[in-house]
Amino acid sequence: HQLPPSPMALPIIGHLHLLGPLIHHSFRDISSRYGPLIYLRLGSVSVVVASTPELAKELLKTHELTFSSRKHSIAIDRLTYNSSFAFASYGPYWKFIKKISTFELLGNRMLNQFLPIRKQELHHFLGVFYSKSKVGESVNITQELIKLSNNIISQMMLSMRSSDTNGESEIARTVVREVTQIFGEFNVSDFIWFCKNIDFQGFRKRIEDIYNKYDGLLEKLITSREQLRKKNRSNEVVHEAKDFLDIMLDVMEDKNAEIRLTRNHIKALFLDFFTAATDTTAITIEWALAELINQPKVLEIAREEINKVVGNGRIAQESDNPNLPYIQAILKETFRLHPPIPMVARKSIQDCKINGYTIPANTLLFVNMWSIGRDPKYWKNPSLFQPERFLKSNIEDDLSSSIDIRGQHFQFLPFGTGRRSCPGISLAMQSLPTTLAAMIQCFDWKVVNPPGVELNIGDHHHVLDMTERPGLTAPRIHDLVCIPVPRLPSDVLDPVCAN
Ligand code: HEM
Repeated sequence: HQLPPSPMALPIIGHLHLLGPLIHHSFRDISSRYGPLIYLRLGSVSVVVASTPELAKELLKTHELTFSSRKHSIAIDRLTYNSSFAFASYGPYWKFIKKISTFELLGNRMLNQFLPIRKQELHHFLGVFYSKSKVGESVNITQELIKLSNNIISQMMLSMRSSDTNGESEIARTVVREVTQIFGEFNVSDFIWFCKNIDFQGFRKRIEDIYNKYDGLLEKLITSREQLRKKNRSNEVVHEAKDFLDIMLDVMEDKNAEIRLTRNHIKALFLDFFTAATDTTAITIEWALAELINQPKVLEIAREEINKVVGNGRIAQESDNPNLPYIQAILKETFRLHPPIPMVARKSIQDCKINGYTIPANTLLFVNMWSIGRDPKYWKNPSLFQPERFLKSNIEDDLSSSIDIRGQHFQFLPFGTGRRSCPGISLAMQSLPTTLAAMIQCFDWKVVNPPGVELNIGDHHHVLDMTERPGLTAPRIHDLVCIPVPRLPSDVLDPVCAN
């Protein structure tokens, strides 16, 4: 068995010492010395890293079924009741939930049903900025974006807003943050087999605390919904507009369902969807806005497009999306340089031969989309933020202009590819262009230093730091704090933001 090239490993820890806090950066650096397919041993865990579109295609398409599973960890198993969908191996349970996600939970009917809610949440979000703008106060955009995406997904799942002022909503938001954080942290016990039962870093205690908070909250929500359903049934009330919880409870109560769902499955699914949906969408808008603040010329072109398509008399809405190609291109360019999930992460279920090398079963695979997105072999001027490269009218770079977002072009996989690709792509691509368009249509953004952070001054304006923060996803290191300055007349903003 010839493994792919590999640096020298140390006893016990293998290559762990080569990893810095931003793992996709470390993988790029190692790959630049050892080639596009490398093998690493992280403690006792085998890992391969691929860093070209050709390898991405070979591994994720040609050998799709081999790499159809995902990594597990002590935190993931406990916090997802060992019943996760996003971390499940490819099998009957995963297929069953995939079907429900595609056709019901995140299907067209559900997306249309929740369109008015997304609109209302967006207007509420703009309202926060509008009221701050009236008194010239700054807003932490990072936190507001997380509230927005959290509210949208909470409404779809539980018909509740997570940022209403009662205690439960705050717990829900804190738990999501804690879960995403702990999933992305490095737990020695997951990598060094003989440390499996030792808890050096106090991980287990933290996991149990999060578990108890989360489990208590969900138990309460599920029980009260079950009681409401019982009451409605006995009063023969038909409830048409179902949310995720109703759909999942229907499946749980269906004795003929292909798979008998349990309460734990439902709780695990909530965690999967909350954590997968919240950070990713919020991070995308923040990077896009940060790039636009750094590049006023791009911002100006975007505003010209909005002005032409939407005008000044109303706020951008989802039905405008198809007519906003430049906004769509800005989002693609944001995904190229700042993919919220920087690496497609899978696990092999059997041995497999790639380019003459053997990749053993149970190896973790990371396809480094972040480094492919910045590789001059695949992109002209890769370090520049140039949305034009994705415009259909761009004849100079006809390769990039035809690249779509749905996993067919292996140099650009922000939502992954194939069966395990992101089921939330339609929801994300409905709400992201409108949110970004409305933010830059309604306001100018005057950057303010977050406490302890120095801002650089570029060509007459602030230049934001584009460093990343370590974790499962790749957000900006510092929160984005700005004073919003209204751009639309008050007779347009007043009624919209009054809700
Ligand atoms: C900008 C927004 C988003 C980005 C960039 C993103 C990206 C991704 C990526 C890269 C994957 C792994 C794909 C693969 O292995 O091939 C994934 C999986 C997943 N995403 Fe998203 N996502 C986003 C939004 C959402 C939303 C809004 C939801 C749900 C409402 C969601 C739910 C999921 C789930 C459940 C999985 C696991 C699927 C499986 O394992 O089969 N995502 N996402």
